[in-house]
Amino acid sequence: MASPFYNRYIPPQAKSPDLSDPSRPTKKRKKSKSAPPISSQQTKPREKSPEIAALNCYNDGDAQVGSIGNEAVDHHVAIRNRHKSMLDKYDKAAKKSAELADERTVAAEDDEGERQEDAIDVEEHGLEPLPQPAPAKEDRKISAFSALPEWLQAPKLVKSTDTVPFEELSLRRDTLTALGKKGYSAAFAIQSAVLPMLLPGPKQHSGDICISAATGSGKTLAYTLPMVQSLREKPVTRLRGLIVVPTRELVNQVRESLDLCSAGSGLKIATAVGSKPLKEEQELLVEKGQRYDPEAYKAEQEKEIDEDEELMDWDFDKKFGSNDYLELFYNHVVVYTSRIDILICTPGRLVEHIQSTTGFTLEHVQWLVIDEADRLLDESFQQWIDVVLPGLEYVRPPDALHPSRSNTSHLFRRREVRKIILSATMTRDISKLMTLNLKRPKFVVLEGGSQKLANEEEDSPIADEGGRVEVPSTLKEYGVPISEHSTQDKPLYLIELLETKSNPPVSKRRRSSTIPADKSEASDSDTSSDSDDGSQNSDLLSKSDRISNLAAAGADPTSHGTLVFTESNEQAVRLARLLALLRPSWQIGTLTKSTAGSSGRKTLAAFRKRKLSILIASDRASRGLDIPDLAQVVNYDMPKSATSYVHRVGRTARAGKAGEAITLVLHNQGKWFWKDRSGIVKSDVLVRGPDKRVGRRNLAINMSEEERGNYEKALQTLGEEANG
Ligand SMILES: Nc1ncnc2c1ncn2[C@@H]1O[C@H](COP(=O)(O)OP(=O)(O)OP(=O)(O)O)[C@@H](O)[C@H]1O
Repeated sequence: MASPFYNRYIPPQAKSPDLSDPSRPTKKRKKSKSAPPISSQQTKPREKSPEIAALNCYNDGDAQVGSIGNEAVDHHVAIRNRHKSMLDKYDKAAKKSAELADERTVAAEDDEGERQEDAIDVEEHGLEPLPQPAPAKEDRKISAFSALPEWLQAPKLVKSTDTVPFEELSLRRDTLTALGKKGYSAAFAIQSAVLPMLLPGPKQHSGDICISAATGSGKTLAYTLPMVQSLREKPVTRLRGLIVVPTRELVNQVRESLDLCSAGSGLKIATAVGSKPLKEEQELLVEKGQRYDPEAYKAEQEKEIDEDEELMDWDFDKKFGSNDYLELFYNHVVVYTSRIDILICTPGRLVEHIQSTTGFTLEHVQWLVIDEADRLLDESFQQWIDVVLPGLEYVRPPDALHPSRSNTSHLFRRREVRKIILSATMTRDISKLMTLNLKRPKFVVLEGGSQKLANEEEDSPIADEGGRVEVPSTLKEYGVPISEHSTQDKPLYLIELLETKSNPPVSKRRRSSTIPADKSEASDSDTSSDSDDGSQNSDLLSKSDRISNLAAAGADPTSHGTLVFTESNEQAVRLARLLALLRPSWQIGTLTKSTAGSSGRKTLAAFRKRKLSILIASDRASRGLDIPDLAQVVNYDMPKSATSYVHRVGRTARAGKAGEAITLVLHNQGKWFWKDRSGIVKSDVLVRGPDKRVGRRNLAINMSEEERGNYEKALQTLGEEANG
């Protein structure tokens, strides 16, 4: 039988695509017309080697065997036997090779088929990455990964342009008249959004409200107006409105707003800040009287008092002022009634009254306002909440009003108080907000001109979780770099600024003894300098340039005064003294912790009335203070955070008016101020309008020998005074 080996052609091995071949066109996958498909290549007969030819000759010669002699046949058989094993092996190898070639051909055909399909609609590309579709935009409003509850994640957003006339806000006619007299015709955006939520009507929200709105956006009226309108109808005087703010100055300011809204209402409003002796304040808050009540009197007499324990716990002088029991008529008991409807206070003083003023109770409180809430929820402040909140959660039965009958706590009934929580830098720290035990809370956020972050890059998680902070859109911001070699001249930079600003608070005539005017002011240039401290970038302008720059800055002729912030009370006092030594004619005031109280109030009033042109203050003045038409804020010392910066600079550019904020930037603060995401210019949390930038204002201090001598003498005097 003929061996298949002899009868078949072994096809030449089709060259399969070598995947490891770097020359293989990996990207250029378009079908090449010149290269025929591998499957269609002709398989040519393999050339027979001489050896195979010889073997075939044996095979082919089967038919001839008979004609050849036996000897010859034997010879052939011998040869064939001798080569049989070798031929078998060859046969097997050829068979395997043929199978392999078949497989490769099939694979090559499949591959080519795919290539042809691809070639139909695939464009030719180089080695550059293929363009990818833009990633789908994430809806940042509600994130499945955020730990925030939904009410914080999806706030009610208020556009700064959405304002309505007060007439449309269901306010009483006399309130409208009072607002009109003050020159307020339309409600600001945050007021337009919040008032309907707090006043009776279809949009009223029956829960608590957290408000985040820029400095100077009018948050105070947003709660004083509805609170007054709601409480004025009540016939009996009881403490029903409680407003807590962090500083005495703010207490007085809120008082002014309440006085405006409550004119003619008969509501009694008081403040508690610790500026008066406690006893005096107690008498203002609570009235002591007696009531005929034989039953209660008898119970009182029979009540067993563990005197030792009571005496240890009670401070009679503080608690009662005088001995109540001796003054009592027969069959009468002591009763305390509130003298006020609304109390505005600092948290420390509030706690003192809760703990020490007999008859002072929060049980009738219906409105609790916490202004500058992020500050008041800070760890350093927070303990007051633990004292205040329990007093707001329950109503005591009438008997429990008397201190000796406080064992009726099991009769207490749960009640609801409307809570309004506000700040320009409202926290979204849920652990802090939870301490307030909010009910059905709603988060209202005032959007500014832009919701873009200052760094104009992707939204950051910090901003999402911590809340963004709007810089007033009418504010112009600048940084003044102070080089390493000029650090000791920092007070002179301040003087230079004050004397050259657009609406100088002080006469420039005095400058003849200090700095040549031509070299003092420089451009309001962009933040483009590479130098962190700007010391390499003193591109001084000519005098005419300076004047045109200042005119372009749009100085508001009605604005007035400069508020200078220092890092501490001591620094404020020292700086004020140094300025007084160097510029004795300037009208300078200080507002620090030590000047709080009546002297601080007088200083602030004088500044507001323009009797002072410069107010030097510590950070206690950074929150909430409203100085209408303040022209300028100067951060003499760098604020500690972007939040602190926002509150400081927010003392100007309020209520839509123009304002300017200038920060002195020492060389070692430059990186943080200009470049860090935790800093000011590229901040992760500050939001500025689309074309708002922090300008770089370069100043140069050029002093004569005499001026330098005066400066050093003033520093020496300051040092001597400090050392006593
Ligand atoms: N509807 C209004 N029309 C005109 N002026 C208003 C109106 N509402 C408030 N103002 C004025 O705007 C200024 C800023 O208001 P307010 O002090 O309430 O701001 P704020 O949002 O509490 O600021 P901050 O966060 O700094 O405490 C005040 O001088 C206030 O009298």
